[in-house]
Amino acid sequence: MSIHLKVEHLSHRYATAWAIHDINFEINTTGIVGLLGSNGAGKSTTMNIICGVLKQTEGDVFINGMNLKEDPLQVKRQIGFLPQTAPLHLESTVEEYLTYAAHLRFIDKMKVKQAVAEAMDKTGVAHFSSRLIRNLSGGYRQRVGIAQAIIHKPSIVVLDEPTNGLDPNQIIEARRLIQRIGQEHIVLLSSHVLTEINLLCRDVIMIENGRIVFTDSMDAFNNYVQPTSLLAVMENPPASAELQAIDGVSKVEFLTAKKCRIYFSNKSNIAETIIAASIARGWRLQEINLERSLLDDVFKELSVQP
Ligand SMILES: Nc1ncnc2c1ncn2[C@@H]1O[C@H](COP(=O)(O)OP(=O)(O)OP(=O)(O)O)[C@@H](O)[C@H]1O
Repeated sequence: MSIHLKVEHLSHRYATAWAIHDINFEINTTGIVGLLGSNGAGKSTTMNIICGVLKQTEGDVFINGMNLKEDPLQVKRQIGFLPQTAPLHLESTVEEYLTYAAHLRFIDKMKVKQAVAEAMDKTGVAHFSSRLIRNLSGGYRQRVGIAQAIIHKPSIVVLDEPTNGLDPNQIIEARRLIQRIGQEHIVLLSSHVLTEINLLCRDVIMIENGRIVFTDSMDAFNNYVQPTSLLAVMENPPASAELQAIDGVSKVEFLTAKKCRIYFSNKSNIAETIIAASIARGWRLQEINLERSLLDDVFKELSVQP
């Protein structure tokens, strides 16, 4: 089965203000693609349009070659959506709610039971099938939200900030589940957290002020945000001039008497060099950590790219 999402010249205006401008991208294999952007960047607007929940002002969305504008019912059968607030019925049991979701997705009546069982199985909620959704933890509610998004076996699953509001253990579980879903579907996942996208996604589309500012593999993105500074804690630190004299070091800032930030340029083995110098010169290095650019800095830098 072909699997393909294409977004072409997508723009949207709420009342008088444009939320997104000329968004273009294409995904044609299963796997997880991250939509990364700060709050208000335009992620939800883009996702809502792709899922047919919001009608765009301009541009087109094609799914498996079909235009969402021209054939909305058929196209929506190929999409599963978990919006930022999961559309759950708290007073239904998991099974009742998923049965309702299966009917909404026009699943053949004869196949509803099986589809519900499969979705519960895949998302690990089968043992809670007769529990009221109200009585589930946040992590399990989110799994039910994901179950309704995959119940009709769509080609594309869109997850808007799916780990937001979960506790650290629930986040780990949710990530595992999303990784499994990404093996069978195109998953488009939004987040404003770089680590989240980094851990889960093969490719990244970065959006800022409603425009795409970067789109490539996660590896290419990581190369772009190579560390340029490190933090070092030394029991017996040298004078800043001595550190600054090391080849590749461009600036040194002492934050406390024993802790300093060392800036460097294009020197991949700088940590090794500093460790060796510490041993040779008795600086008694206790800690050394590379610092990646802050997401805000990356946004700023990418936003001024041509
Ligand atoms: N219904 C609306 N009416 C007017 N403006 C809106 C509406 N929804 C979003 N906006 C504006 O559109 C812009 C993009 O919002 P959007 O919700 O798409 O961003 P986002 O990246 O998903 O942010 P967040 O992570 O905070 O949800 C923002 O400036 C927002 O204030």
